[in-house]
Amino acid sequence: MTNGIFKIPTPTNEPGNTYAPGTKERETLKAELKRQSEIVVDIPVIINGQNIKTDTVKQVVMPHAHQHVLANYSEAGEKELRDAIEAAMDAKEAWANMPWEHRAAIFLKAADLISGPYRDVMNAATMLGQSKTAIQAEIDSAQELIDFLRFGVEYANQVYAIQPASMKNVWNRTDYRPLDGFVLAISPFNFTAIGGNLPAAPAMMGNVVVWKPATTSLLANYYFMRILEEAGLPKGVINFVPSRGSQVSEIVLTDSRMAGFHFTGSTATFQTIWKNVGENIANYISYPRLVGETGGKDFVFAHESAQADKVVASIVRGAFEYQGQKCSAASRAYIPASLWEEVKAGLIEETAKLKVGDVRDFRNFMGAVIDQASFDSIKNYIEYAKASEEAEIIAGGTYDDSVGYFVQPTIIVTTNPNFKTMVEEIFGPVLTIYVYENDQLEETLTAVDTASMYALTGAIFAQDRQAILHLEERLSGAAGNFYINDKPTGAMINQQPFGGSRGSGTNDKAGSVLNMIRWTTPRVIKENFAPTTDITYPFMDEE
Ligand SMILES: NC(=O)c1ccc[n+]([C@@H]2O[C@H](COP(=O)([O-])OP(=O)(O)OC[C@H]3O[C@@H](n4cnc5c(N)ncnc54)[C@H](O)[C@@H]3O)[C@@H](O)[C@H]2O)c1
Ligand SMILES: N[C@@H](CCC=O)C(=O)O
Repeated sequence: MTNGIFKIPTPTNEPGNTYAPGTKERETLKAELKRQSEIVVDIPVIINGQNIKTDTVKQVVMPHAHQHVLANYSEAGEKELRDAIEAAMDAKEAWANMPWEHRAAIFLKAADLISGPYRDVMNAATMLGQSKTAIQAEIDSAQELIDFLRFGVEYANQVYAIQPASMKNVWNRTDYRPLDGFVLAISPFNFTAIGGNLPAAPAMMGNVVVWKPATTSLLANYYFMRILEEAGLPKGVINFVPSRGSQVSEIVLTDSRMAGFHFTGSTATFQTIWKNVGENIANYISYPRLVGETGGKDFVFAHESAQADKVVASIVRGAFEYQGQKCSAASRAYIPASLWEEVKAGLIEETAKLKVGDVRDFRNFMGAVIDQASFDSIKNYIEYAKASEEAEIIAGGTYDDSVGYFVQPTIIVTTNPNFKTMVEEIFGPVLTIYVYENDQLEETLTAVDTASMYALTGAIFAQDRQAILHLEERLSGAAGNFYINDKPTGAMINQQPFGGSRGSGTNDKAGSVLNMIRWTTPRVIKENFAPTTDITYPFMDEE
């Protein structure tokens, strides 16, 4: 046993590599891309530290070359899902009782492993498996994942430090116990970092986890699981179960010991799960904590005082980086008529320069969308706009899935502020613009606020300070992450804690102290150093 009040190493945001021509990092990343392109990885189910192969084997492919198989994975079935719950529950006591500094050390070591020897592995797997360019992988599977781990430890430490006051002869303490059961983490395809944080954050707080990753991001998620093992994560603390969502819902979600659910993904999936939990509420040992960050219909609003070139650059990067597959991606924009000709010309010119293709070719700005279902859904939105009298396509509008799931960056202009593509999340490289008359500011702000069910991110552009003040107030409910003269993507841990409200989630701000606090059920302990012997009160001594 060691004694001390240990100081967590002060975290700072992980610096990013540029991968510019001639850099060492470009050379080593390219070598790792080549290596991973020449092998087929076998991904097992991992329960209690054991690698398990099942009879159902499926493939992970490159979205930008969908005939290229990157990995074969074993899919967990009912038996494995039940075994994963038992393994988690068996590991629970030892993990909860492990001194905090030892739990913390595991995640800090994992961060250092990703920052150093496994950076290329994680980035290459994210590029090949999720079709991210080098820079988009770097900000995700290196920088953000490392930040989630290092700052997560810091935030957990901050939670533990919140302690009650004590008076004479009494010492009050808060014991931050893990939840009464296990946590189920279900992660999306689009951020390797989110996949890592969903199981890691509850585990830092002493919880045991069953983790169901998205099957389209499995390669990078699997390497992360291996890194946690190398960093010393005890067996059974996080159990890795690639599986079908519906089966996880049926078996793991409804288990009486499911005490917390950590989710990122679509609003529809989260609503289905919430309903499922509600229907089972009497069966649980505790009230499960439900934390879900979900979809968005993120806006860019330009005021007449905005600078057109800055609006153009932010829209193009905000809408088309990672093929528009960020929950924060700009997918609707409102431009005043007085700026429209300049903004339109800029958007057409800049969008035409964006190259779409295989992410191993570093000249490409965009890769492919994630899979056939996504490609088909995006294609349908584009065709809907083509067929509508309320819309015109001014850039892109083409697609091709013969080699990879490629969709050209597409800009739709509509005359209807409630046009389908102004309202629904598309999750692809499709932006819709509504041009408003300068004297219709208030009506247009109402449309921004009410057009969609979401409230995730939004950006306003203006030079006039009174206008900034007004827009910030008028749109106060429209976004959980609000940007002034900046694109609506690219939130950083410790700088812009991330999450939205309304249909966009529970807004527990991933990568913040607010999120960590959801993974504990505190016990308050009062110790009396001078217990009383009195039973009656002094006022009773006389009538
Ligand atoms: N708000 C945020 O922070 C944030 C961040 C990233 C992604 N997202 C959102 O995620 C979505 C894109 O990710 P996706 O396509 O992976 O989302 P998705 O909802 O299709 O899938 C997310 C996860 O849920 C699983 N799943 C699907 N149906 C299920 C069910 N019935 N029961 C249990 N699990 C089920 C999937 O297999 C996957 O692991 C977008 O809507 C995007 O806006 C939000
Ligand atoms: N946090 C990321 C988005 C995560 C969702 O996909 C951003 O701010 O761009």
